[in-house]
Amino acid sequence: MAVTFTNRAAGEMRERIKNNVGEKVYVATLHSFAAQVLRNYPPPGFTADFRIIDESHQYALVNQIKKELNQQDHPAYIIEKLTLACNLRSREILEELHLQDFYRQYCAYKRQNNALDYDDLLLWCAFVFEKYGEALDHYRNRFSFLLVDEYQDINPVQHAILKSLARDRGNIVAVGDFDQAIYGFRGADVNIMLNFQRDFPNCKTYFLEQNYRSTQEIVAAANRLIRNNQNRREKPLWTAREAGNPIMVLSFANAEEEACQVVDVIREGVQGGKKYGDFAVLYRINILSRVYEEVFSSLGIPYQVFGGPGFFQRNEIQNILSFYRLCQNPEDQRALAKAASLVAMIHGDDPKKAGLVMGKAGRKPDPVWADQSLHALRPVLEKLRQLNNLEEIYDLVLDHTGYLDYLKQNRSTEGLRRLENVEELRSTLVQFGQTGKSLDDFLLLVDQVHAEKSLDTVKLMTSHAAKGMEFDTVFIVEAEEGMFPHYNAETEAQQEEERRLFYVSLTRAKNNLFILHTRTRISKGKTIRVTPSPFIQELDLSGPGQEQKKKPGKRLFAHQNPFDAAAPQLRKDDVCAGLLVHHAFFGKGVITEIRELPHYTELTVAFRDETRKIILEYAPLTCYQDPDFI
Ligand SMILES: Nc1ncnc2c1ncn2[C@@H]1O[C@H](COP(=O)(O)OP(=O)(O)OP(=O)(O)O)[C@@H](O)[C@H]1O
Repeated sequence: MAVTFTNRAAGEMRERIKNNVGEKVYVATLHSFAAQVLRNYPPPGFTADFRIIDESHQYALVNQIKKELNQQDHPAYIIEKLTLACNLRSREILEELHLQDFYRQYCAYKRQNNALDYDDLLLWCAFVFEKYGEALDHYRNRFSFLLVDEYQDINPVQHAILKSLARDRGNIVAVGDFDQAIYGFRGADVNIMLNFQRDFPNCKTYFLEQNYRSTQEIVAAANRLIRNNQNRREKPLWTAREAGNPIMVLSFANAEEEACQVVDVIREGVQGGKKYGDFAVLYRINILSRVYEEVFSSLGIPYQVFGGPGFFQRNEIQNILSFYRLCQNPEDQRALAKAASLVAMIHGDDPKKAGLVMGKAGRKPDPVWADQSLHALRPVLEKLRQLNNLEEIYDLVLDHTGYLDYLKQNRSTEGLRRLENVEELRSTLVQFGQTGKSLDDFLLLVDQVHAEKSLDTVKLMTSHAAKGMEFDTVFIVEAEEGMFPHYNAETEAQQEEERRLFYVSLTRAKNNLFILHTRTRISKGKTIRVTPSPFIQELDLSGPGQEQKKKPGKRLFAHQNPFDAAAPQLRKDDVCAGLLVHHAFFGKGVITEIRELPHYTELTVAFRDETRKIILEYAPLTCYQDPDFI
């Protein structure tokens, strides 16, 4: 039996095994295997025809019990903690969080209804193997050998199942990389892999130290970084590949400037024959996709946000934007449905019902309901229409609806992500407001920022989502203290997990690696100064063998950024044909043409070496005063 943890991985493994050794291998996710075991050997109190509760059913059920027990926590948070307790097989977690009564009631419901959730499948499978000798013998006889992939990310309950199956005979092959264990926050334990020898004393360990993917520069830097972790075994990677391009670490005044440089590198690469799909932008947290989406969209770089919707498509953002749309057009029925659903949800009504009545799924809105909703929202809409300032609209909407407080109640990982997105929206509005743009301009921008359907796209994704992938060129962006490592990583173990995540990010690059960081960030509407990630220091790029980094190689790889954060950014009213300017990457130039596009100002600038089209709003452009220039 070959075991993986996702359906995608199971599918890939099935295909490879079929091509190499024929079809007589059972490939499954551990969940599907556990379900099969429990159909044959149902746990106490359940029959073989148990129902499996899916995520939405589980949410509804937890919500119902929460109300019955007057529990304050958000259902998503409760579910996350129940899962963690199951993964770790830890009752203490439930006690610490005062969830033991909740759990008891939840289990009673499941038993009465002969239903198991996904966590139960693993928990009960481990139980059955530990208590029912007959069941364990059956599966031990059925599968002579076990192969487990991504072993670094298994948790205690998965470990218990695999250990039961393989114990005594030790017929298990575990494949993994302890330096790439990145799911500790949800109960995975890197020590399970590190202690493999203790579980299976006769095992042999093979270190696959040759890296076939990356250049020497990248492999060496990754080795230097990961050596700073204590909880690991020494495993220096090497590669027979060429030295390769130096790793570039670049500093920028702000995220827009950083994104513009990324665009330049991509454009130059594509002109030189690379595909857009050869490039990936990796970031630590989801909100960082926003600037890249805006800049890529406006500058015509086809991209795809991998592993989730783009920033402006995220539900929590759409919820707030619906009020902006209603300010623009009070008759916008879709926006009204969205705004009304949001208010219903915050007040504990069923938002789905509200959405349906309002005409989702192609139905026409119910006129009575539409009237009632409009009536309820009218006071706030009227106030909103008197406001011109984008931030004030945001503040009023959040104040009036109580959305921020509502989001803060959900302390699950997903809840925190939503909150971060909503706060990032405020930063976006502050920035946008500074350019003197109107509400209409803002909504046009929002509608224009969308991923292309094109097949060849630059991939934008979190470092977690990049696990297992590889790209010709990788940009690790916004690599700053507090961002990477994440500010929530407090303990030594969490810091080490952050370092492993940075290691995963570095080792996605085959040929070119850019690590970019900014000197300022807008946080909660305020510009704050930030410092580079300490992991950059740990790469020790100034050490021996790194001198070539300073020598200009290919043009774009050689540019260091001289942009001074203190120099004022040029605005539309400041520019005129003939003005001398300074661009962070192209240096000195003179504006030869100005074109007003619907949402941007396009400048044609003659630099010393070439003439370029520049988008004023995004370009790191300042006024240049050197009289010797021409
Ligand atoms: N023996 C080999 N000879 C040549 N190329 C190889 C060999 N093994 C792997 N590669 C190539 O090296 C790259 C990485 O391989 P693979 O994805 O299997 O590694 P991995 O251990 O899963 O990496 P990671 O866990 O870091 O994602 C791929 O491009 C693959 O084609």
